[in-house]
Amino acid sequence: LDKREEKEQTPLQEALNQLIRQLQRKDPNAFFAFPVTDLIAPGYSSIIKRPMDFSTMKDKVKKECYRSLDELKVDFRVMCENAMIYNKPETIYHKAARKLLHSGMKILNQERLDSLKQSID
Ligand SMILES: COc1ccc(OC)c(-c2cc(C(C)=O)n3cccnc23)c1
Repeated sequence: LDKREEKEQTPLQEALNQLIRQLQRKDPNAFFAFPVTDLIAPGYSSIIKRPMDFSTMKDKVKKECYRSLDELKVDFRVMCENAMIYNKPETIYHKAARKLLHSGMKILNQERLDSLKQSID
């Protein structure tokens, strides 16, 4: 296939993209939609060792970097924790991250992932 032609999505990729869509609905301000730059967040790249955002997750799905649903859960948690490390507790970003982590863990709860895994196997 040349790059332009769409590759068939695997069941795992479909499940991952569906989860990311559900998680992104919990980020209405799109604070987590794209990588945080040092331009908007001074010193970010020297403080945060493992940056993560929803666009990077979607790229990883496309490149088949995720081998399981649990690996997405790890990246999601890292993304929220980064925001709670870099941004002080009273900031809108810290508060948004706490709220996103809480609602995201309901979407990614083990029972939910286990039943999704069944449908993929
Ligand atoms: C105000 O509008 C935007 C737009 C995009 C952003 O990140 C992609 C952010 C943003 C997102 C973050 C995070 C997630 O830490 N952040 C931290 C400091 C300053 N800005 C941000 C804010």
